Amino acid sequence: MEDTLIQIRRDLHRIPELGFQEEKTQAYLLDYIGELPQEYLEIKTWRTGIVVRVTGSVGSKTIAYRTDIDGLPITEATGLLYQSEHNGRMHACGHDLHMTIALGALTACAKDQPAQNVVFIFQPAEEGPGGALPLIQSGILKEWWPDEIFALHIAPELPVGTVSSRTGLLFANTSELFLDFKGKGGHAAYPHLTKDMVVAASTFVTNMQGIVARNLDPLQSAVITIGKMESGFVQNTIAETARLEGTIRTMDPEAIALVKQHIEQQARGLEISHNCQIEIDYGSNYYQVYNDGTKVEAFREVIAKTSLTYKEAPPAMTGEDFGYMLKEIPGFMFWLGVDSPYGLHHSKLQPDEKALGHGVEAVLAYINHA
Ligand SMILES: CC(=O)N[C@@H](CCC[C@H](N)C(=O)O)C(=O)O
Repeated sequence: MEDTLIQIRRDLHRIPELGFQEEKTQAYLLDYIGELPQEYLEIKTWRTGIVVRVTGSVGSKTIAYRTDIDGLPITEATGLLYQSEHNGRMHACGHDLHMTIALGALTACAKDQPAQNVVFIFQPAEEGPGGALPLIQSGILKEWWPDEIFALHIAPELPVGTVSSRTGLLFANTSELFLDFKGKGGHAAYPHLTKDMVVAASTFVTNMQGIVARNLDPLQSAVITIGKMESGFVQNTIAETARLEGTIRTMDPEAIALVKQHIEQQARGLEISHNCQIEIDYGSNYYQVYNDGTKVEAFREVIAKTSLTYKEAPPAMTGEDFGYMLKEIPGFMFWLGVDSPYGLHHSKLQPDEKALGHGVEAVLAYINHA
């Protein structure tokens, strides 16, 4: 099985696609699922996603397991033989491993009927614009509504053979952040005749650092990161426009509204001081990943009977739209150690593939404990 898992992971790794564009990925998954024994399976598609229900022999409850399926707009720099064949796209967040583990667990359930019903959710667009919320709202899960749900995320900093989780908040509330600055361009030698958006956008980035330091309660945690800054065309021209792209992260859902309020205030102030217009767009917003204590405890007990080691996880400022599923259905998310020297969203992320077998073991152990 280990060789098969590695082959699947490499196949999927070659074809990363962005949110709601996962056509090749969906076709690959459907082909694979179609080859499995079909006796206990029912398959539905939703946009580029797939939902598969396995009928259990007892079937007194339904456990859902969710994997995300999209890649990131990152150019891979691993130099691996099986590196991404899609220019500027990479599975740099481990969704290729997440999908492979889901297929491994589904294969076992299709061959050896589990006691309880299991719903496998292959969800698009986790990195953006968010697939979990519209998937729930679409009603596709209505007839197969789970009693509980769980998911995993690879953890580059944890050793292979380790899983990690915690009761309560695991991942933060997030909001994307896009700012478009509009001023007046002109000759570099005549700044007084222009409204320079390189200066306005840089000032915004610098001032913004004060929001977490000075506007939030020090006992609350938040992060505002600008990951992309774009402006200008040539060295001797003043830029008429600028664009900032970033993300906001907070540990509680209310704090995110406060951060947005301060961003808006600073933008209005800059509009006056730089005589420009600033448009703000918050893109997609994810609700916190909040783990159910009873389920985490059950998972910890299940893991103690496997070859894996359980570690208590600290809360993290990462985001996950799986939080929307946990808002509706009790459950949990856990980290799976993959021991990569490069972290999530890095162009050289290289998870240890031995983690695939451990992932399948953990998922099946939890499915079969019920
Ligand atoms: C686990 C992980 O890395 N998740 C992403 C989720 C993206 C949320 C959204 N696009 C945003 O940037 O706010 C993360 O960046 O944490």
